[in-house]
Amino acid sequence: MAMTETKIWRSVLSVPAVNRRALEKSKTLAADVIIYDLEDSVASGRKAEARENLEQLFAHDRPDVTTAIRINPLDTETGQEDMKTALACQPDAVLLPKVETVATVATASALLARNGAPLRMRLWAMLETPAGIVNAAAIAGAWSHASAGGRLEALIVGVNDLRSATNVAQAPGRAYLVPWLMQVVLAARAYGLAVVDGVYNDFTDVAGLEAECAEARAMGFDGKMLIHPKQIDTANTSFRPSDAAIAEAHAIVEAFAKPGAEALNVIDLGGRMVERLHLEQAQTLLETAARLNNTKANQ
Ligand SMILES: CC(C)(COP(=O)(O)OP(=O)(O)OC[C@H]1O[C@@H](n2cnc3c(N)ncnc32)[C@H](O)[C@@H]1OP(=O)(O)O)[C@@H](O)C(=O)NCCC(=O)NCCSC(=O)C[C@H](O)C(=O)O
Ligand SMILES: [Mg+2]
Repeated sequence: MAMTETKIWRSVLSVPAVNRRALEKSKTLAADVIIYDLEDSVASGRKAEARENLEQLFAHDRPDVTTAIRINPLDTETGQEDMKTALACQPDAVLLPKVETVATVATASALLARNGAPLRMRLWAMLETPAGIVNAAAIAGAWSHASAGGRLEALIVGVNDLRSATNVAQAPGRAYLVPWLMQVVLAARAYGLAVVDGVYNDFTDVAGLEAECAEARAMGFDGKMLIHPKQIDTANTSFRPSDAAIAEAHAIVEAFAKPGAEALNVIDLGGRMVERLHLEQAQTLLETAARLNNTKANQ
């Protein structure tokens, strides 16, 4: 299994690498992850300027949160130049856009290894085309295992590209997208990868974002990709364990700690069956809650 447990993924903010104000602001924000984007948010004539901005940023004022650089597709000259910048900056991950096959991840993984990138530098894959969704399980499976030289750590859904390629309309509840999103969640879980939901474009609509985060959380996503600082608090709150869930977890841990419970795999907790698997879930939830208290969002 890939090592995903040390990272927190609630709020994954994209920052256009060409926007100097946004780059400056990104150092002060409470997002769990910052993606510095060289791909779709940067006009083709400004890619070199954007790469230069990132090299300056990482050389002089490296952000103290989890970072990724989203490059252009590696089968383009721009993508190759972007990868050189990523190798120079050494973020925590390189985000590959529009991944459709295992070969794309294999090529990127080999390129990182050939250039001596440390194993802590991981690959994240955006699945945002019909072929990417259809091949999600193969992509997730083949390169998730670090000991096999694979560096794949996370899948991120690109809902804008996906809607555009399929003509699925944008609508609250995302009824027609959900089956595809769940395929990505399942593929990620099968191979121990983190999985992040796509962006919500209307950054002034707080209620809409709250609803979509709640939906994403219920679907099993670890967090949400964001486009604006205003969206960070909503995602951080939506994906952290609620007070009720923390209280419930404590109750389960205490119930299994009672004398005699060590010999039981199933107990009665106030009229509900609780199994040992729920104890493990409760312990994980309490550990996550404790770790979240130490994030930038809580300082
Ligand atoms: C969407 C925006 C173009 C809006 O920009 P703007 O109108 O300038 O926003 P504000 O005036 O409200 O900004 C207020 C301050 O916040 C800073 N800011 C804005 N956005 C960001 C950001 N993303 N990160 C850091 N800081 C940000 C502004 O600079 C202002 O700062 P200051 O003046 O100092 O107070 C803009 O938000 C934006 O460009 N967002 C990101 C776009 C992006 O990254 N797109 C790529 C990712 S989306 C994607 O990947 C889709 C996917 O591929 C798919 O297929 O679904
Ligand atoms: Mg996209």
